Amino acid sequence: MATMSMDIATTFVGLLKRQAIKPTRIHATSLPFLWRHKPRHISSSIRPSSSSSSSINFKLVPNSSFRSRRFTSTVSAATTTSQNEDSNILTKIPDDDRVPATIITGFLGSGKTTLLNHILTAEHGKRIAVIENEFGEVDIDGSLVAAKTTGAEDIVMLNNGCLCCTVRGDLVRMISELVSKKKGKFDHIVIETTGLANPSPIIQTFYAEDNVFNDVKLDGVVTLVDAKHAGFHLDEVKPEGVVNEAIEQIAYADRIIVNKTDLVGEPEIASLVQRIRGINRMADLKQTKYGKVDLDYVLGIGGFDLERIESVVNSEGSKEDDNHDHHHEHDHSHHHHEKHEHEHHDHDHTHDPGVTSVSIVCDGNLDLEKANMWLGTLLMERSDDIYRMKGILSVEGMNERFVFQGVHDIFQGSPDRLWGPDEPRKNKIVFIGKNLDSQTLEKGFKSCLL
Ligand SMILES: Nc1nc2c(ncn2[C@@H]2O[C@H](COP(=O)(O)OP(=O)(O)OP(=O)(O)O)[C@@H](O)[C@H]2O)c(=O)[nH]1
Repeated sequence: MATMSMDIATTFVGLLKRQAIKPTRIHATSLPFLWRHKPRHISSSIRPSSSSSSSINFKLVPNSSFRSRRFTSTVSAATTTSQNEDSNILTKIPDDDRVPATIITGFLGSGKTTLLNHILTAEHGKRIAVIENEFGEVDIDGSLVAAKTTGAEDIVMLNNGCLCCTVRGDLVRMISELVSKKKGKFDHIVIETTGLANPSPIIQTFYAEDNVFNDVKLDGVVTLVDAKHAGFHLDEVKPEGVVNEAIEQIAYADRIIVNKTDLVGEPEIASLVQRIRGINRMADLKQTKYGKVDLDYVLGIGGFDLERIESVVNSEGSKEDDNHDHHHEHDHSHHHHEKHEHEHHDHDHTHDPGVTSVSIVCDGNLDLEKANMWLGTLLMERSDDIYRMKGILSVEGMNERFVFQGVHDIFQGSPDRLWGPDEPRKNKIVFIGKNLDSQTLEKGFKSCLL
């Protein structure tokens, strides 16, 4: 354990000193090399094939394609000691010219194709390539989309399986082909999953595959929720080890669209929204009919961008507004998770065992090594259960905020802007995952504070 801890601590410290942490996968099968800096020339060669995601052990992306924030002027205590070449490359955020890709998911019949048609027929000036995943040989949705389409540059169908399992390799191939043959001819890729897809492996494809990662950046996950039928699917109890796709689709979302609100009354919608919030408090949520949302709600989300972490973790707290029942509970603004716990006791524990959001907000500076060890160990032990996380940390000795985001064992973090002179140095972390115990998480986190 001592050796393991040292590994985590040294490597995280090392990377903090380098001012940038590459998207990294945690070593899944042996003791952790979390955030360990690998020599660049081998970083991209440690690579699983698309069809063997379960054997992925470690992943570093080639340095050339890493986008992170770096700074020009003030170098923090943590960075001044850095001896490597990155310490003085302090410039603006490099332009990210990769094509953004949006995943549209949602349970069967929730309105994915309807939203897609709305996107394709609306005026937005974007040229969109569509990847449509249908079960079975006949691409019904494809013809529906194609018939109405004016805005799509290209529609490709994946008909012989589900994106999240059997045709994941096809997705990689398709994206690579789109990019290699038609680069410059489209501005955005929209991927519509089947209604039974688990978004996780699709999200991971964007990080695990160099072919994809180098040219395409995951912009966000948009989840449609059928206002009338979602409750039923969320309630469905699956056999041990089988995921409830309806819950997973909500859990991974950056944007949630509660659709078909014309079919139910206000109370049903309110209770569904409350239910959704119990699963995912990070995502924005809108109610619609026939998927009619502003396009900037679904395109250009930046759901995985470190630069946008702040808006998510900040608005996470204000989403209490969605849920009037909880205003009276207490005003522990520093302990949002406690509030969530109350909510979860009310409903999640009966209906959605496991998948919940937990947020921790607290003042104070973190001891870097302790924080590193805590987060590293947590991810190593629980990465299967931690679906998504985002956070802003205040690290002792660092003048910048440290921002990070993660999806399971993919972790990406970097120092961000400087803390303002009068700005309280507040730590904020949001987790979405399975069987998260907010008290344990909070206790662990707080033990890292100085
Ligand atoms: N009443 C009502 N019907 C809707 C709404 N949105 C979509 N529909 C209808 O619901 C049906 C299913 O919509 P789709 O967009 O095909 O749903 P989907 O999620 O793509 O369906 P699958 O691909 O089968 O998973 C269609 O007949 C739509 O016209 C809505 O807001 N209200």
